[in-house]
Amino acid sequence: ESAPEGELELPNFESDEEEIEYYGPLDRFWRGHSVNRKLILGDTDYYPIIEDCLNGYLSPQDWIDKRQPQISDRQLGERFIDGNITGPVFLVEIENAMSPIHAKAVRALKNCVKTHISQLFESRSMYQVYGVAETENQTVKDEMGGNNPTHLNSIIGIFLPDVVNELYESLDHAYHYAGWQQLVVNSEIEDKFRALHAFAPIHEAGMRACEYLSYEGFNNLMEHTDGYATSVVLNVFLSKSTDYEGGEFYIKDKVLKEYHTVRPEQYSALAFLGGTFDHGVNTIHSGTREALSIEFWYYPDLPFGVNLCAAEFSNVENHILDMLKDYLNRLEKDTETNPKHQSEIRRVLSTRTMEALQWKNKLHRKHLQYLGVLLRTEGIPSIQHYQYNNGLLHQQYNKQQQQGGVEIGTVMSNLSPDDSAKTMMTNVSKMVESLSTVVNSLATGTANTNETIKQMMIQQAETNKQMMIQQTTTMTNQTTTMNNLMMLMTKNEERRQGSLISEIQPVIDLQQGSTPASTLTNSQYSLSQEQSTSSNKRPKHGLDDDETTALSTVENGTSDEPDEGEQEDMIEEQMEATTNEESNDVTMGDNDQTRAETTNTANVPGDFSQFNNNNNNKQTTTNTSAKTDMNPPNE
Ligand SMILES: O=C(O)CCC(=O)C(=O)O
Ligand SMILES: [Fe+2]
Repeated sequence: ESAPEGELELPNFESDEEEIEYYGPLDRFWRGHSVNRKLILGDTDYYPIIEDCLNGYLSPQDWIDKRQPQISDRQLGERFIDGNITGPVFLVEIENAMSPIHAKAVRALKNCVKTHISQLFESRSMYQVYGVAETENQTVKDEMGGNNPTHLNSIIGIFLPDVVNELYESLDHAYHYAGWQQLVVNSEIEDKFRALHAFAPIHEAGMRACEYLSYEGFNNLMEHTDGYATSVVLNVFLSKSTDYEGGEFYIKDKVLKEYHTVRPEQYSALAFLGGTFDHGVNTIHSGTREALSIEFWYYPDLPFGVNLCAAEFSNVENHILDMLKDYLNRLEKDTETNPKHQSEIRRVLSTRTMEALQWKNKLHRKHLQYLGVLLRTEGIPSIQHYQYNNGLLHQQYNKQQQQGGVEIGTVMSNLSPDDSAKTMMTNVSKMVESLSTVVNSLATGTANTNETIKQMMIQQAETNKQMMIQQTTTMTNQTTTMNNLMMLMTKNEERRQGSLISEIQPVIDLQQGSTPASTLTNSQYSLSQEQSTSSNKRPKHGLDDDETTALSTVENGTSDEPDEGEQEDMIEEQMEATTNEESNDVTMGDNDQTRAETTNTANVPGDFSQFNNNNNNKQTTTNTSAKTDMNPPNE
């Protein structure tokens, strides 16, 4: 039997297994493009254009090679810890994070997008991003630098799903090497009650941006953060380190205010907390420096045609809302052909929309995600035709076209982060308003639910708080014990050997799981790696064999139309399937481990030595403040 009209099906916070809720595939807002092989923006379907173009760059053998599992020799490289031991790991290096054939495919895709969807190519001056006056002198502008992104978000998943899967594998290694599961656990309360800063668990880490970066026209990138919504950035270095001079990546320790620099080899990736740690690129003295930079956030992948300046939660929520309205409009017209389908969908939509409304800013993200899941599971037929062409990038592009074409110096974002926060709030209230309208026209009354939800939330907040306090205390105790233990061990060892242990070789072979005797860290890493691989249930990108069929069935919805009861079951099953649990493999034992790693790797040497003392370039000595006064207003 179906739930009574208007009944709420809330996430069950009482149950332990409900700790992490799963809302559906990360590509749910754009998967329709893959299924239907259509990529419409404005009046053009770019799908066949990009497909043809790619075939000009990639041979049939390349396509075959691309599908094979590629990487067998990932290695762990650098690892930086905030305050040396106090804070989280804020950067790790994964060597051989991308296979050469995938790098080739990515470069081909960039060329095709840049040529055929030129509005997705930007030249991004930092002085414009940060709203510095045009009249400011050229030296200041030059010192702020910039880079040129080609926006590949969603397109990369549509045409190169194998590459995306490989990227997530590398990201998974990074999470475990860095111990970022702990950040996921720590942000659990935020996650439930204030989602913007919540740290994404890997299976919920969608792509907020996927940019192919080059530096023509610029010689550096000033110190900046990538925005509060970003959990982790993964930068894959596609140029050989000998292709350019200078151009070190730098990132600043928050506690010690020290700069760390890295200069990775080709195909290596840096995974770092780019949303909150200042970073940038030192002066590139000559040559070509290219990288694929992906920002992950606690949200699904950004849909096609949306650039980074539109990558706000509220914009994606608006996107969902627009789809919802569009869908409802079509339902209005569909009454005669498909009345049963319509009434069922109306029922589910109205309850979900009601939830989204009632939880408002507190849980709106998750509940709008419900809507997103729903739209996906219902197989929104229009999603592949959805034209997201009112983003800032698109407006800019239109303006540029009127002025005679794309030029260097395109404004990346006209909004300062402060402004975008305001815009976001306005958008949220607008969204809530519009949702009200939708709900008013749909819902048939859910009287006392509001109060119940409120009580539940208050109760749950209190429980969570107590739990966290308890955990933190236990953790602190364990850390102290562990630290003492480590100190003792080190002292003993020093006494025994009569020398200081300072050299820790950070590189190990992941595949072999080989463990240099001196690194407790890495042996623990490979342990946690074994666990993680088995528990990583992130759905793969790319279509399953039966998926096209499944989707077209929903779309056609005629011959095999189930009766009303079956259909309800189906929908419930789908909702259940999409909210399927992932087991969180972080335990208190892992806390020990993270802390032990932290302590032990305090001695890992950084690549600090080889850089000159240029004003533009970050040194790695304590309290170096080569930083410009043009402090970005965010964070
Ligand atoms: O090119 C790099 O290594 C860093 C790029 C970056 O930080 C950015 O584009 O936000
Ligand atoms: Fe950045």
